[in-house]
Amino acid sequence: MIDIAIPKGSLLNQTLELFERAGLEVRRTEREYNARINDPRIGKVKILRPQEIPTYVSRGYFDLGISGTDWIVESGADVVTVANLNYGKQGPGVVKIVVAVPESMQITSSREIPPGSRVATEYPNITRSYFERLGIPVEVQFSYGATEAKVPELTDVVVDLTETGSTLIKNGLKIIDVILESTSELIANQQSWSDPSKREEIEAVETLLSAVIRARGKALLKMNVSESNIEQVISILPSMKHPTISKLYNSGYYAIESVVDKKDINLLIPKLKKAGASDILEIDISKIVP
Ligand SMILES: Nc1ncnc2c1ncn2[C@@H]1O[C@H](COP(=O)(O)OP(=O)(O)OP(=O)(O)O)[C@@H](O)[C@H]1O
Ligand SMILES: O=P(O)(O)OC[C@H]1O[C@H](OP(=O)(O)OP(=O)(O)O)[C@H](O)[C@@H]1O
Ligand SMILES: [Mg+2]
Repeated sequence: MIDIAIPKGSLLNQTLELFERAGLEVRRTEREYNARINDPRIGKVKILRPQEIPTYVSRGYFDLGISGTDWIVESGADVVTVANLNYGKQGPGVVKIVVAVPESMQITSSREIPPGSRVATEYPNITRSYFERLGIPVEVQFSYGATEAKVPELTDVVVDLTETGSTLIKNGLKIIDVILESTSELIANQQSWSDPSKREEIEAVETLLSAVIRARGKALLKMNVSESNIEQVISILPSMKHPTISKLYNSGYYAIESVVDKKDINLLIPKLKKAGASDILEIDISKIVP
């Protein structure tokens, strides 16, 4: 059985939704950090801060965990990335760790940051090695948060995370460099990954979670088409590989099915109808396993 650490905070809601869709519902009451997943392959489930998860996974307290790339890099933990889950607080996508300075400051790149500047950040290790690489000696100040509030009085430069960019803009800051792109990752303990029976369980969980991620934003379209219209319908139908076509019993009609992006569906359906498709069905997909 494998033990799993789930991230509290920004990633919690998206993570709980992902596990639920994967058929691995995390069961717990409000404020309960020791949870359960009803699956024979899964043992202990704990909800912890994502800052600490990579280290706990690397030390073997958990076989599997979810955390952001930022905390995996910042902690320096030696773990195996089993899959990129590609979600942040707001949903799909990546966040960035950026270098930002006041809008009014006359510089456009990090190379122009004056030596001795104060740099506030939640990521002291990432920040130190970044400025070492640049060869600029700076004073790195650890920040517990609300980092953008600290310029210009309490600090000169910030290294912080941005998703929509609104916190930077509202606090009069501009980005002068991107240090790291970060997303949620499924990480495993090195020894667990090398152990064949644990690895099988880890890969089973990974298959289910990745299948949900892959199906995100997709739907299955099914329709019937007469033989004379089939080429035209297929020509406007995007599909994963090739659309599936089967012959309807005792008629000159074919059934076609294809996986398509949900964002295109409202434009696609009228076009398919115009091209001769009928009985069009849009069906939700919960998992895609390649
Ligand atoms: N919009 C976002 N804001 C903050 N963190 C995000 C965002 N999107 C994704 N993340 C990721 O979530 C993790 C941060 O989780 P954390 O628990 O610190 O959340 P938090 O909202 O910053 O918590 P707190 O409110 O205590 O600062 C990081 O790995 C970070 O990359
Ligand atoms: O680009 P945006 O969409 O505006 O998101 C980025 C902000 O979100 C996080 O703050 P959080 O809510 O975690 O507060 P904190 O600074 O106190 O950690 C992060 O530290 C940024 O301040
Ligand atoms: Mg935060």
